[in-house]
Amino acid sequence: MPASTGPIGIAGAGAWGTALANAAAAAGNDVTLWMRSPEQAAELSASRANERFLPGIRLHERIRPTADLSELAGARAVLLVTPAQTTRGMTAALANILPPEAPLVLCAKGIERETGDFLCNVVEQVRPGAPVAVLSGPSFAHDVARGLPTAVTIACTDAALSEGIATALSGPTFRIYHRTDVRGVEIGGAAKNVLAIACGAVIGRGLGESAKAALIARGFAELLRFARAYGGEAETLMGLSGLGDLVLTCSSAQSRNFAFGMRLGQGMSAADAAGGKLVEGAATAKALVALARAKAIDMPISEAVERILNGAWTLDQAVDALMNRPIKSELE
Ligand SMILES: NC(=O)C1=CN([C@@H]2O[C@H](COP(=O)(O)OP(=O)(O)OC[C@H]3O[C@@H](n4cnc5c(N)ncnc54)[C@H](O)[C@@H]3O)[C@@H](O)[C@H]2O)C=CC1
Ligand SMILES: O=C(CO)COP(=O)(O)O
Repeated sequence: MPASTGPIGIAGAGAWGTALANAAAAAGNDVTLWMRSPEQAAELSASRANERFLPGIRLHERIRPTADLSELAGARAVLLVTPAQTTRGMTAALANILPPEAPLVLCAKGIERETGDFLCNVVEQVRPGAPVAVLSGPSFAHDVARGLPTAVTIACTDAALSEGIATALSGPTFRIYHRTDVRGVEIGGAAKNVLAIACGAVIGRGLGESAKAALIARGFAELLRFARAYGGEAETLMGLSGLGDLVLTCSSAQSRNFAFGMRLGQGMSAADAAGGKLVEGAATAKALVALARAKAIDMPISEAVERILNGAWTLDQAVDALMNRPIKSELE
């Protein structure tokens, strides 16, 4: 990370952006927190709370909210924490104000729906040659913001940069490991959301904890196949940003993806099940499945989620299809 004394910039003051702002401030950094709404920035400055996206959490005193994106220009690094599908537009806006050497840290979890591009590739297209890292792992915003301990992974092809950012943002309750396998880390974050929808649906439909555990294990198998085919390292998928986040998100209704799946399982329509919340797995499922098909990677659980979401299958049809596949080796 550049040795500049500038603040950490955070673009996006939803649940995760606000939690990361608190974590970065608790680690000893000044933080400039950007949000698109001037009203929200004024409200956050006055009340020091983000009641809409992260209720009950007090904003650290070292955080400065703003609605002026150009105020991120002097940041040592900018964490992009808006929904995955906004990555291209947000990166273009940031490219206009950031110097080319300023690192962008992608914190969203997803694949671009329209193009099927991984988010790092989107950034590379918009800001060619500029440093880009991915931060991902088991981390509910509320847990991190409340100072409950967890560990996540940051990946950048520049090992010194990922280590520098990991060191700068780690604190007593937020521990960041570093790696160079950017693709592996971003695949883990994007795909686990789709699998979490399946796990939620299983619980919502009353199919039991055994079914959920089987689904996590077979989901992990397809995640590994996908990652290997797209250049991710298996060790990364076995770590925090793969298995760690998969287990978290597939086990708790605190996850919006899992909660969405649960409501589908209870019979709600996809349109109603989101309940106005961001459900990244629903936005990514189609692109994930298209990428899998393009390389003939078998991803039956992700396929089933995509078919349920596009209305081709009911949940019961999906369960039937998954349970009646030909018997085969567990390693295939
Ligand atoms: N909430 C969590 O526990 C975690 C979330 N993430 C990831 O972080 C990303 C953001 O999630 P959350 O902060 O939880 O979502 P959120 O729904 O709480 O907040 C999203 C933020 O992005 C802003 N936004 C929405 N559309 C925008 C646009 N077109 N341009 C600019 N800003 C826009 C919203 O105003 C809001 O401030 C997602 O990809 C999610 O998967 C990652 C780890 C943990
Ligand atoms: O990514 C997350 C935890 O690591 C948050 O998951 P949800 O987006 O499903 O709430």
